[in-house]
Amino acid sequence: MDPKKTFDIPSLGPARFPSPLQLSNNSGDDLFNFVRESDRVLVDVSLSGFQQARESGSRPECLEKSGPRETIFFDPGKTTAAIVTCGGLCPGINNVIRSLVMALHYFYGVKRIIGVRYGYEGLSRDCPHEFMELTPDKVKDIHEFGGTILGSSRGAHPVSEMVDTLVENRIDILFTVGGDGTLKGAHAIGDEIAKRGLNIAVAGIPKTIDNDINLIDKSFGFETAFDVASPIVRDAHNEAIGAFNGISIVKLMGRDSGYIAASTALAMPVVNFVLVPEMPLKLEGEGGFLQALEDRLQRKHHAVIVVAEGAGQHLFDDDRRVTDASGNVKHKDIGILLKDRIQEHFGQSGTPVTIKYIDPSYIIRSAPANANDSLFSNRLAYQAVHGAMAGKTQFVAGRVHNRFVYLPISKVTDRRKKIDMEGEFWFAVLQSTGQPFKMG
Ligand SMILES: Nc1ncnc2c1ncn2[C@@H]1O[C@H](COP(=O)(O)OP(=O)(O)OP(=O)(O)O)[C@@H](O)[C@H]1O
Ligand SMILES: O=P(O)(O)OC[C@H]1O[C@](O)(CO)[C@@H](O)[C@@H]1O
Ligand SMILES: [Mg+2]
Repeated sequence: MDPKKTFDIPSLGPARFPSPLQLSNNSGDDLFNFVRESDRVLVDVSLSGFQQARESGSRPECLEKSGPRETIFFDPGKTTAAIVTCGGLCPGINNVIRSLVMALHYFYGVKRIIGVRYGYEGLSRDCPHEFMELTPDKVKDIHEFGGTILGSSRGAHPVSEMVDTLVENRIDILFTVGGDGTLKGAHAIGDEIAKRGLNIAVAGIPKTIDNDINLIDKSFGFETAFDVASPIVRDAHNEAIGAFNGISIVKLMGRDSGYIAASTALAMPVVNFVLVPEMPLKLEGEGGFLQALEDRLQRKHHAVIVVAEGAGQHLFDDDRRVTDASGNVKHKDIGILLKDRIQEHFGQSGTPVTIKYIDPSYIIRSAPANANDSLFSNRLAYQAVHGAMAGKTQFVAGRVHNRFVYLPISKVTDRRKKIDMEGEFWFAVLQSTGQPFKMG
């Protein structure tokens, strides 16, 4: 099976053991039903998509519904699971760890659960960090804290070494909690496992405040990030209105996608300009951002600008590419550039302005999960456990069209999710800010 061509999830083999979960197969008995292997959710829920598939005689693209299976692949009493958290911090990682441990231990009776320290580095040969033994008692309070109790890291490690570590430590299931990089790593580990013919499942739980993972409705942690950013923007507005021609610029994380900036502006609708990586943007001249800002100041004498860190990178003269240990581009500070160019622009026309530049930086991602992200992280973790115990591999647990499903890792990592400039979400941002529909 070519995983690139289908949404079906690779499997280690036929299910062999009855699930220890006492669930049902009948409706009307007030008991949750096992999910059947044939249960599917449509990828495209539009009528036109469905009709197109029917006219072409093909089956519409479908996703596997997630949840507990009646028969499972792993014998729980003899199974060892490991959890690794990689990439940048994100609210909800500890909730995911806690729920993985609780579900493995209490639902399935998996008693050996290993915490891998500091990301994939913890699986590399000669790693100085010892595994952490994870038990319900050890994790029962960790949802109270931001960050990850396991630690995280960026940077590449040989895949064959990581698989050797799994084999040497008799690990049957590896849960990877991370963004696109982590998931690509999980896929590579899964390929090496398949090459060696091993019965080790690799599951992913998509984590990123940037919400840029393809196909899924949202990643956990994203909501908390703009929840934390919202009062910062509210206060930036106070700063802006506190001065005649006051301008507040708030820079928010978002490397390649502007969801955090755009969602914050919608949640705290005092924002007049949102600048995101997805939009064409010019500063100078007719129809440019500076002219729009000038118009705004003439009318209202204050302005709030929210800019995503990845926006306007083409505006820098210096085009040297700097990357982090994982190869991700480290963006230049668009907030500082805007501040300088705004100052210069109004200086030239002799218009006095007061500019406040606010960069909350890591603060928006190191907080503990808010209530909704806690709930979401827990549910994702449960789904991941059910899938892995059933012998599914190289999959992520995610939510699509508000349904929990399993998606092949290859499908969620083959491109980044970006704001659709022609979609309703961005139109809502434009309606909220009142900024020109185009500034580039
Ligand atoms: N193509 C790949 N193959 C194997 N491993 C990879 C690949 N891409 C990234 N990784 C590994 O995955 C880990 C995490 O990657 P990265 O630092 O990009 O964070 P991330 O998971 O994308 O999270 P974030 O959203 O914070 O960026 C790193 O150890 C990195 O080396
Ligand atoms: O400085 P670090 O830890 O490498 O991470 C920064 C990046 O991580 C993210 O928060 C994603 O996790 C991006 O928004 C940001 O560009
Ligand atoms: Mg990434």
